[in-house]
Amino acid sequence: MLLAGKTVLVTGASAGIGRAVAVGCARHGADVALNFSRDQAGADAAVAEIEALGRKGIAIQGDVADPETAKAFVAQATAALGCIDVFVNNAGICPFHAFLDMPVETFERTMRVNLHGAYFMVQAAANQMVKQGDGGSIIAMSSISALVGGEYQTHYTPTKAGLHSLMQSVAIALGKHNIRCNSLFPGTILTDINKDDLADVEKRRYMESRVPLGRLGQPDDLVGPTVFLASDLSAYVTGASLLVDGGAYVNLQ
Ligand SMILES: NC(=O)C1=CN([C@@H]2O[C@H](COP(=O)(O)OP(=O)(O)OC[C@H]3O[C@@H](n4cnc5c(N)ncnc54)[C@H](O)[C@@H]3O)[C@@H](O)[C@H]2O)C=CC1
Ligand SMILES: C[C@H](O)[C@@H]1OC(=O)[C@H](O)[C@@H]1O
Repeated sequence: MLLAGKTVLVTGASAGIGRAVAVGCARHGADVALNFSRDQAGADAAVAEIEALGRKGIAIQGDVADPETAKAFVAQATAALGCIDVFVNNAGICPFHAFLDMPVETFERTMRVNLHGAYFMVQAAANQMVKQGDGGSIIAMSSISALVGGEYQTHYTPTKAGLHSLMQSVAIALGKHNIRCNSLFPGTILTDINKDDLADVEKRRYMESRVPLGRLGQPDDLVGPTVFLASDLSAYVTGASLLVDGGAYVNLQ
């Protein structure tokens, strides 16, 4: 039980990677607070899975693009579970669109959810951890897209690079408080975010063929790396990033 006695907060946790990570942390002994935006049924189902594991779970609604959501999530989660040991910034969107006619609203919404939302969430979580005085771990679900581009992701990849950069800077700002800050870089993981994009069979086969381990990722593939960064096993790891991509990034030819 690597996370026994720890409290973990996860944003965007009603589905996909966030939900897998929330339940996975409970499986390793943590109590978990989930932020979700609209999918109450998904959030309730995740809480039920956490409770079935004998842990405490709570789902709190809020749009991360609204800076007020961050303070409210942290305050409500702390009131319900007592403290925050680990904060996972996971919520994100990727509405695929071409560059030359990118709608202003699509660009701005992607920035607000993925990057601005992350900034205020991480700030709120860090303030609570500093107040508690017992350190902590902050994990950002960045992406392989922090390192490489995408024709239909010109609004998205800068948010993932920005998130990685944010973790590097806050690792410095928060080191004196023993709060560690790291990024995970998932490759292509099969979730709702890319369901439409990968419905193109040719594209899906191509993406699979790029992965040395021979398959696209599943949300559960992010559980082990998250638990590692959340746990005391990574006590001397901060400002770091970990690719979780089946080897896709290094596969030039
Ligand atoms: N699936 C993939 O291939 C990869 C995903 N990622 C990142 O992983 C994170 C999770 O994505 P997936 O699980 O794949 O997709 P997903 O679409 O299944 O999950 C995204 C979650 O974020 C939530 N969310 C979206 N907007 C929100 C908002 N304004 N406020 C609160 N919650 C909001 C959604 O409700 C959903 O629960 C995202 O940050 C994504 O960029 C990174 C690399 C690869
Ligand atoms: C949504 C995409 O399939 C996914 O998102 C990422 O961050 C990865 O780079 C993939 O492109």
